[in-house]
Amino acid sequence: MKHVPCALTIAGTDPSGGAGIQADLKTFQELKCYGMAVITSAVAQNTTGVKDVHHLPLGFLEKQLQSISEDMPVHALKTGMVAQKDMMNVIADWIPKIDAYYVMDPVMIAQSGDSLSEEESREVLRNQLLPLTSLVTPNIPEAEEITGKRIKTEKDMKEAAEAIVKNFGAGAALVKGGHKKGTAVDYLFDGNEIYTFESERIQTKNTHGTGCTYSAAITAYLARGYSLPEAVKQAKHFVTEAIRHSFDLGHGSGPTNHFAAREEVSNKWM
Ligand SMILES: Nc1ncnc2c1ncn2[C@@H]1O[C@H](COP(=O)(O)OP(=O)(O)O)[C@@H](O)[C@H]1O
Ligand SMILES: Cc1ncc(COP(=O)(O)OP(=O)(O)O)c(N)n1
Repeated sequence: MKHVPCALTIAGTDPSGGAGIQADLKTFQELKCYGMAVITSAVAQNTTGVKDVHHLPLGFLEKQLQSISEDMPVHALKTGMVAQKDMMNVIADWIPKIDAYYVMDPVMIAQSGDSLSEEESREVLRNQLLPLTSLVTPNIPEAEEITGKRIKTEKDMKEAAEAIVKNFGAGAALVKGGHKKGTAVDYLFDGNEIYTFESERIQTKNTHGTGCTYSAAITAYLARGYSLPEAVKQAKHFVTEAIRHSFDLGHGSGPTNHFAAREEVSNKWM
């Protein structure tokens, strides 16, 4: 039987479909992975922001994780919104039980400005989860929070990527430049060298869920056996096309288009 790459996301929900678990599963499906999802928090949100959050009980998080590891193969997994330190501890205990690439999107604050993680969880993220990662994908504010240093220049971004690997034990770090002016440039440090991934900046307000989509795409490519730099390169293309063909839906920052990279659909629909 043909081997199917299996990708898992551990994250919160977005009923409006642009971010969180929903964005991750759409991305896994687009990139020909069998997608699985463990929910940390149910989030009432849409393109305008977060309305309410309901954290699932810890014991239930454990049962979901166990349901995966006792039955299903996982070739690569990602974590997104993990709001509480106790949830992080549960996940940190579980990850070493499986043999899979681990991509962490260190979700802290949504684009709307709403907080998606508790302040006290940040230390557990740094000390318990980061050392387990194959890759962490902070945006600039998240990289500042992890390193405790302000990031103003592209040199600062590269230094932050190096520091996150050398000082905090991440397997690799991709510092994303979505929040800066100029081209959309991201820097990857894999422990040996810095790689640059750059695209033009697309003029749109519809970028809800870009970070989720990008990290899910990297996870999918890792599950498929791509090397880390190649997985990031392909995922960067995927997210750039998703932003270029994003949807003007909702009253806030609209969602990206998870099927934009499909050549035939881009031609037919856009
Ligand atoms: N307007 C844009 N045009 C092109 N690429 C963008 C744009 N905004 C963000 N990106 C890219 O999308 C990806 C997600 O980045 P970012 O927005 O920083 O993440 P997050 O959603 O976690 O804040 C990165 O590759 C970034 O460079
Ligand atoms: C449940 C959930 N997880 C993560 C986010 C943040 O998503 P992100 O891709 O960083 O995009 P923005 O929301 O910042 O546009 C979220 N909103 N919800």
